[in-house]
Amino acid sequence: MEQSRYLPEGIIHRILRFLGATDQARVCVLSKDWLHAWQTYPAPTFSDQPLRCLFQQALGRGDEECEKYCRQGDEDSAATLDKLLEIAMEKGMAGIAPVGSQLDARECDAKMTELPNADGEDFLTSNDEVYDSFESMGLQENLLRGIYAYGVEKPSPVQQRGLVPFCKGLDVIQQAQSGSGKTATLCLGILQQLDYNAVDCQALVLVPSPELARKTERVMHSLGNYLGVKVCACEGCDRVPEDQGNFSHGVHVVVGSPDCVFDMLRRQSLRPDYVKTVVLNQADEMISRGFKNKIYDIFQLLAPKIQVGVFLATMPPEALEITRKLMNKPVRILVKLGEFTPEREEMKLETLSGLSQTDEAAMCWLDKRCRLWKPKNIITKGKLVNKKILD
Ligand SMILES: Nc1ncnc2c1ncn2[C@@H]1O[C@H](COP(=O)(O)OP(=O)(O)OP(=O)(O)O)[C@@H](O)[C@H]1O
Repeated sequence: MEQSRYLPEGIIHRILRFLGATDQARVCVLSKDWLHAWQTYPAPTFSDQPLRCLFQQALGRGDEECEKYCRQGDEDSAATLDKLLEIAMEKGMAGIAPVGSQLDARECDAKMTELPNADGEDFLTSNDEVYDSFESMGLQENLLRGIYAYGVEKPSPVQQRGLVPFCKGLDVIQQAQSGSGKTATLCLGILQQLDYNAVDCQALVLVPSPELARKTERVMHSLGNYLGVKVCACEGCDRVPEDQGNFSHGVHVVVGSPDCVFDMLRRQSLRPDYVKTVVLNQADEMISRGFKNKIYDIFQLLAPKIQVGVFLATMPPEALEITRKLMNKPVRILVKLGEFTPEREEMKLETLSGLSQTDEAAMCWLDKRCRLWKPKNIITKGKLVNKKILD
C-alpha cells in the first residue's frame, strides 16, 4: 500500500479503469498523486444509477448516450464529454440536447407553453411578479426568523418568482438547476400555509431517495424552528413501524419516497384526510427511478382538490404528462442554468453532504472540468477530508 502511493500517473489511470465510481473516489485519499490522477483520469466510470441520472440531467440525453460517453474509456470520449459539459454550462441544456431526442429541452419547453387543457383553456399560467426580498413576500414573522437563523438573506431567483404563488395555494411547476434553492422554496411554501393549531398531516413531500428525504426534513425543521413544525422523513419502506411510531406524536409534514408514502397511506398509518398540499421534489429523478405509477396511486388516495407543486431540473415528456394529469392551471417558473449558484463554501458542502458518495465524486470531477466546485474538498461518508489529511 505504501509503495502504491508513488506509482506513475499512467499506471494509476490503468488501475482506476478497473474500479467502480465509488472505489475510484475512495482510492484518491491514498496520496496527492492518487488524488491528482483521479481528477485527471480521462474516463471515469459512472456506473451507479444516481450518477447516471445526474449526467442525464446535465447532458439532457437518454441512457444510451450517457453510457457511451461515460464508459468508452478513451481520450476521445472524455474530450467529447468535456465539450458537452462546457456547452451545458454556457447555454443550458437546450444547447446540447439533439433535436428530436427524448429529452430535448427546447422541444419540451415549446410544448410546455403550447399545452392546452381539455377545456381548450391555457394549461399553464406564467408569473411575472418578482420579489427581491423575503420581507416583501408577506411571510409570517416566525418564518422570517427561521429564514434569518438559517443564514439566508436574499431570495434566489426561483424563490423570487416561485415562492409567493406557492404560498397563495396555487399549483406551481418550478424548473431550475440543482442547487438553485428549490428545496428551500417548497419548505417555505409549505411552512407558510400550515395550520399549527392542528397536528394532522397537511402536506406530503415526495422525493426520489432517503437522502433527499432526510435533507428536506432537516431544511424544513430549521426553517420552521420558530413555528414549531413537526416534520417526519420516512427513511425506507423497511422502517415503516419506526415511522409509524413517529407519526403517533402528531406530524404536520411527511417526506418520503412514493413507495414509502403509499405504503403508509395504504396501511392507514398516515391519514390522507387533512392533506392539502403535495409536492414532487426532483420529479424528473423520481420518474427516471420508475416512481411514476406510484405517484398516480398516491393521488388516488387523496382528496381531488389539492395543491400540487412540481419541482425539477429537467422536463422529460413523462413529467409533462404528470403535470397535465395532476395539476390545475399551474404557474410555471423557469430559471435558466447559471442564474443562481450558491456562493458560500458551506452551502456547497451542505449540498454535497446530501448526496450519495458517488454523486459527491461526480461533483468533484465536474469541479475539475467545469469549475463548478472547488476540488480542494472531498467528502467521504459525510466527513470532510481536507488537504491536510490527504497530505
Ligand atoms: N436564497 C438563498 N440564498 C443563498 N443560499 C441559498 C438560498 N436558498 C437556498 N440556498 C442554499 O443553496 C443550497 C441549495 O439549495 P436547495 O437544496 O434548496 O437547492 P435545490 O434546487 O433543491 O437543489 P437539488 O435540486 O439538488 O435538491 C443549500 O445549501 C441552501 O441552503
